[in-house]
Amino acid sequence: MVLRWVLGALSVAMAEKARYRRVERAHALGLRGFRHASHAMLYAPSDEMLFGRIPVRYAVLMQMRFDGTLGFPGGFLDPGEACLEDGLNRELQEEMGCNVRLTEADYLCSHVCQHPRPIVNHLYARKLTLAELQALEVSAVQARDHGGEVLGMVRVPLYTLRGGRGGLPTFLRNRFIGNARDQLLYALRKLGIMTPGELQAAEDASRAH
Ligand SMILES: O=c1[nH]cnc2c1ncn2[C@@H]1O[C@H](COP(=O)(O)OP(=O)(O)O)[C@@H](O)[C@H]1O
Repeated sequence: MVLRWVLGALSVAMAEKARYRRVERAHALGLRGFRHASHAMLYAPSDEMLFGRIPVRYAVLMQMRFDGTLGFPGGFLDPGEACLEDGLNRELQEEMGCNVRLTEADYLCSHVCQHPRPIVNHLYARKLTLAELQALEVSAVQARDHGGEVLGMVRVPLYTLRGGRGGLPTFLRNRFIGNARDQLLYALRKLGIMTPGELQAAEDASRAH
């Protein structure tokens, strides 16, 4: 009985883990029968100090969605749109009033998911100045989707507090849409914003709560 429960729990955990697979962009674009969604991590170096002593390091933007989960701004490519970036830039305008145009040069990674629906999630990232990012935080509250599909922009805390549990580890315990949590960790590592060791420590602390 106990063994069956453990095996059941293990297979659920593995199925959850196996849901998203990273693929090359060219492979992802050749997939038939998949819907494509593009999202963007907008970020800026920051020399701000929390409480005058904890370095903020970077302002990294995510959003609180209508469904109570956290994700990046972006969305599905519409049928008439010629390329991923067209769909992404339209969504950034609707969700944040963002006039920054992302291009293929900002592309970071793609993840495929077969179940429950075949979709490919593409992630882009653009480094801004802190002033540009703050201007977007302001324009976001005037954007078409504010108060509807988007409840507000949030910054990701990259530091840890209170014996290593507060800050990023606590943030990682939120509910994230799709593979947004993995995208966040991937982007922070790939862009050199945090070291693999720092990220591992944050993940371990987030699990140890
Ligand atoms: O930040 C994200 N990272 C990864 N996937 C996401 C993120 N936000 C939404 N998704 C997924 O992308 C797809 C498009 O959802 P979204 O709500 O962004 O687009 P829409 O506004 O075009 O409906 C859905 O499958 C959703 O689960």
